[in-house]
Amino acid sequence: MEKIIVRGGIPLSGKVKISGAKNAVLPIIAASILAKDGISVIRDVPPLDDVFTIAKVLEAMGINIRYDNEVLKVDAKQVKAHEAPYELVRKMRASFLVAGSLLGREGYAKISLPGGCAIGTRPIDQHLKGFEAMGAQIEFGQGFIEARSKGRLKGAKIYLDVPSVGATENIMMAATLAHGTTTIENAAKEPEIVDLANFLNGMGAKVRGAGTGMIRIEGVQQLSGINHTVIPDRIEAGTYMIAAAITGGNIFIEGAIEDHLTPVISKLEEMGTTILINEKGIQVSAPTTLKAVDLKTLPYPGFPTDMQSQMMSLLMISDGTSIVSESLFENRFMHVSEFERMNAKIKVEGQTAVINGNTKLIGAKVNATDLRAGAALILAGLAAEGETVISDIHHIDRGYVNVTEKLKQLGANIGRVQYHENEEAHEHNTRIERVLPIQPTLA
Ligand SMILES: CC(=O)N[C@H]1[C@@H](OP(=O)(O)OP(=O)(O)OC[C@H]2O[C@@H](n3ccc(=O)[nH]c3=O)[C@H](O)[C@@H]2O)O[C@H](CO)[C@@H](O)[C@@H]1O
Ligand SMILES: C=C(OP(=O)(O)O)C(=O)O
Repeated sequence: MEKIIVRGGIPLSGKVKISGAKNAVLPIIAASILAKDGISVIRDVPPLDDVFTIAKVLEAMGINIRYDNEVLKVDAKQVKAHEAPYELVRKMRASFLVAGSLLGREGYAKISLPGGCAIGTRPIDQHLKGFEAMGAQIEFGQGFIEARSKGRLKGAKIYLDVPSVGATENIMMAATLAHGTTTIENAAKEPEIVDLANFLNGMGAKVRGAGTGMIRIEGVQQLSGINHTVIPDRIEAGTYMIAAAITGGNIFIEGAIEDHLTPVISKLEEMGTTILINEKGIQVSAPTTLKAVDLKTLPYPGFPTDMQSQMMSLLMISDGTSIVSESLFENRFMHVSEFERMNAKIKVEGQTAVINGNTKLIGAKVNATDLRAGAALILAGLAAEGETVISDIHHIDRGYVNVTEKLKQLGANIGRVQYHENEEAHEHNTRIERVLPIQPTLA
């Protein structure tokens, strides 16, 4: 079992390069299924566990995939199976994103139900409502759904009850090959939606309005594979911005896009960090003491829920009391009890956490309960006195490319070690010196 060990107290400095966005590349890979001719060549594809999982979903459908040096080639001329199996969907909810492309192209998709996950129940009713509005029949089996349409889907007017990122993406993909025009009202506006629309339009689709609350998709007859470069990961960028702030450091975050990070930049500036922006990225430097601020997570362009836990790690050491409200997911405060092991003083009531600042964080053994909670524990460990040992780091590997390597390059004392059950002595001998190789890539 691998763990991450951090010894805190070092101000980080230098340059870090941001990888392609996980949440953009997953729907784009799903969209590549729509190309009946040509090959999709997708660049800046991060070597993440989630990317390997969705690649396996496509392979299970008989689609040809090649991955090398962050370039993914997808040849979807033939789709031999129409199913996303449970073993893969349970690993990653975003596997459900293949439903829209499969249904749009083949008129049939059988997908295991993604179920809830650590951060909440995460229903898919809005995805299904969209498919049904376009004429699909939905049937629930034991642990899966089947969606089928007689002939092409039909364009429809769809109002989303919540601006769901996944539902917007799934409906957009399904609608590209529908007969007639589809409108999505109260659509999600995230930069990843815009990247997906750019990919689809490159393939020959007619998607207008992505990035606004009203998206219009005029169905076309056929889509083809194209070359596309994925946008940089705004959540990875935001996480390194906080790494600079929490260590009183100075980091240049190469590839970070200002427009995608407005709420994070604004909060960090309010707290007292200095942020300089140029066309290559964002420089963050921080004094030793920062001011406490309040925040509430909201759909884009509001403060991202995927940055809530990392921000909380910073608020714990800031001067004053902060209030954090989580409005998207009902169970996204699991990091709080892990932070408490590190001496944090946080009170949670419902969807609100009150954080006592000025905490002297102390290293402890903690557990990464989900992806961003894991990132937040690394950040807290960077600021803590002594050693923090983080387990269940497979969650972190879903979303951060070479996180220990990137932080080491910035001066952090961090590494991955192999632990064995009941081997405390081994823990003390191995520590940070034994850094393991990164996840192997698909050939
Ligand atoms: C792979 C990916 O891109 N994941 C991101 C995506 O997840 P995901 O696409 O799953 O998140 P959604 O935007 O769909 O969820 C937002 C809210 O809508 C609700 N909802 C969603 C769908 C539905 O059919 N019915 C419904 O009620 C959810 O329970 C949640 O409260 O957006 C989230 C919100 O920014 C991020 O935290 C995730 O990192
Ligand atoms: C919640 C996240 O991802 P997913 O939707 O894939 O679970 C995330 O990226 O923080």
